[in-house]
Amino acid sequence: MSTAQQLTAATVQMVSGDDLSANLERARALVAEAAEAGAELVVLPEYFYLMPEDENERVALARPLGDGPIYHCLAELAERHRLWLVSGTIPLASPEPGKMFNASLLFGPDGRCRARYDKIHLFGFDNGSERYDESATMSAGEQVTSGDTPWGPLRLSVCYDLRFPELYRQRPEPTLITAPAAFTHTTGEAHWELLLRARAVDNLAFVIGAGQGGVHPGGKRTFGHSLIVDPWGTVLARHDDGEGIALATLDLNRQAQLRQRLPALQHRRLD
Ligand SMILES: NC(=O)CC(=O)C(=O)O
Repeated sequence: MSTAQQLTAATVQMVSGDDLSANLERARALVAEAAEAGAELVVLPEYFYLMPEDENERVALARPLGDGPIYHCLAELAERHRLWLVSGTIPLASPEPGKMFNASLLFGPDGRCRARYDKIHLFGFDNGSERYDESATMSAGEQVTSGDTPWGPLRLSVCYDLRFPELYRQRPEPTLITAPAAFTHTTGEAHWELLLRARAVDNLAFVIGAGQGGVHPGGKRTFGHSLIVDPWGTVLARHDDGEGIALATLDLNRQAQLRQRLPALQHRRLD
């Protein structure tokens, strides 16, 4: 595959609720808006399909890959708008009873699923008033995954993975990194932008973070601030609060130039 030199990318931010059909409808509208604005690659946020009070409701939606309304909605969107689509996340069936994989899928413009990544690092947090334990409803993935795109390798990752830089240093070196997320407001305020920009700089890669950004059923608050960051750590586009999209044109020639000027990836001594 020859490498295209320019890419218009969009990050989609949502404030998903507990109604699957309504969330899918909002995702359809926002992807259409991004496509109309010229996006060739669109990234949805983690859990775009459901942010319920009771997380077991997501497990009930888990299906084998290729099955179910969430998968079909995504495949249709990619094909209808002829664009590359990162699914945010989708619940996929796990052999562990009562659990699901929190998977991020890459669809090509023909609507075919090109890559599947199951979230490896499961979020845990307890500060006395807020408590999260994804391992109660999720099975951990085991495989680092990249998808081949016209712009080079795209490393799929999800939310909490951003805190584990080794995931991004695996080969092939990613040109693009995607991070659909539902960062808590508490941790996001302190770390979200810092983590996205750090992963961009240490991999000299473009990073697209797509967040949930608002208040959800049960009162959970997410941070939002969806960002597109260039390999120098510069924020190219952002959408701070509530639902919306942000677009940026990514210059792959500039990335190659930066990697040449600062060959840090070639200077690695520890694998
Ligand atoms: N919600 C997450 O998976 C991660 C998060 O909020 C954090 O790392 O902080």
